[in-house]
Amino acid sequence: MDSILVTGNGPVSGQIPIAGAKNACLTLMPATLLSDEPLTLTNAPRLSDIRTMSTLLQSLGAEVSALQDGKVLAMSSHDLNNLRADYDIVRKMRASILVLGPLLARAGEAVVSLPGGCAIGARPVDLHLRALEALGAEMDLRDGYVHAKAPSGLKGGVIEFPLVSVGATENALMAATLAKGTTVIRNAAREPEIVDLAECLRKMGARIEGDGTSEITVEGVDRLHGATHQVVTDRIELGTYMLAPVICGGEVELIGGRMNLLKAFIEKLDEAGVEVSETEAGLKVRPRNGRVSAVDVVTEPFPGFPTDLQAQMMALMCTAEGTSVLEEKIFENRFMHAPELMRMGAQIDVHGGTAKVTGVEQLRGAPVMATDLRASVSLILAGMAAEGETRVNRVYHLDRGYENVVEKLSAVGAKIERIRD
Ligand SMILES: CC(=O)N[C@H]1[C@@H](OP(=O)(O)OP(=O)(O)OC[C@H]2O[C@@H](n3ccc(=O)[nH]c3=O)[C@H](O)[C@@H]2O)O[C@H](CO)[C@@H](O)[C@@H]1O
Ligand SMILES: C=C(OP(=O)(O)O)C(=O)O
Repeated sequence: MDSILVTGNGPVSGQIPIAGAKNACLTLMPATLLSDEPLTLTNAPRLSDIRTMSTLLQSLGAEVSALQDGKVLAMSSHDLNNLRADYDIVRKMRASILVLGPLLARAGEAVVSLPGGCAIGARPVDLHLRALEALGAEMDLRDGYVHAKAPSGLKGGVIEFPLVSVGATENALMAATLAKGTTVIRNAAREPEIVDLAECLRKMGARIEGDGTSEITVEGVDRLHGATHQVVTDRIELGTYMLAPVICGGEVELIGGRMNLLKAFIEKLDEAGVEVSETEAGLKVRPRNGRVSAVDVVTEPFPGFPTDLQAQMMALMCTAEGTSVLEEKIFENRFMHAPELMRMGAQIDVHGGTAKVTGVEQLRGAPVMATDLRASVSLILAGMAAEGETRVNRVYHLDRGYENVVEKLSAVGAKIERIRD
């Protein structure tokens, strides 16, 4: 298994280009199932999760081209010859559940494996199922699969989510585009990835209003057509690399970055003593003084502080001045990076969903284990700030969400290499 070797190498400077968002692309791709005409996505990231979604769509009968120029994904779902998403593919990636709404809306039935939990939490899908039931679908759970049917098509309805779910909002939104009549989604997720999906669906002929707010209204149409859509910037990759000059010193320009993708995160950086400014090409980041101050963080749905940046923020807090409290409110087991950071000399106390981090002056390199995607990159950031060598094992997690991480960080002066086994 490959690993990543990072050696603390002082301040970083230069530019890092930010890719299209994994979490947007993974919801835009299943939208191809809604139409028999081609859907083309530009600015698609080159990631193993995108390849897994391609394999899943192909298993359903869709054609998915290899990335052209590294960034264009051409898809066509003219003939859907299989309405069953198998466990063998679904288990690799929780976003697979996003084929359920589109298949049901277009074909009137679908059988999709339950994705199961993962290292960061239980990851239930009950809200996805309840939302589709509100549109008239019949659901049956058997042998680890969701068997969904809507023999006479989906019908518009009112979906009232008891809590904010990004994935369930996406499934409901896609399904509602082809339902008969009007659907109202209340307590909808407001993430930029939802707005991106709605924009793409509108280009395909869907009638959607209110995306980006907590109430989305969809007027169902008879059919959707082909479209070309540019995947929104990856705000999590953006936030991750924004921390490089903060944790190591220096100044970096993030090409393609935008403030409105990460307001809550940028507010926390400002509080910690970091200067973030807009440039023509993106965002420029540098610490105002030497060491940043500790800040408290609570993860929340957008526009709150993103759970997908909690691990990276914890890495930063490990060397901040003072004590910070990080509260994880989205996933029940998303502190697995804490014991690994402690192997590098960090002082962290975890109690349930709360981690208390007392900053130390210097982290020390150590062999560490990546337990999930964002944990992996938090250990790389910590390694960049540490004295000596940090070897991050199990980097296949990283390949799910960060393209060319070694190239991007080397380009700004980090000492980082991939060790192939
Ligand atoms: C609100 C939030 O921050 N969502 C994050 C979540 O999206 P993802 O779509 O994976 O997860 P959800 O937004 O659905 O989950 C939000 C919360 O709802 C719960 N839940 C969800 C679905 C369901 O059917 N039943 C249920 O109880 C989850 O356990 C969780 O506590 O992980 C993604 C990958 O890390 C992030 O990009 C999203 O920002
Ligand atoms: C946890 C993540 O992805 P997934 O929901 O696919 O597990 C993530 O993007 O940080």
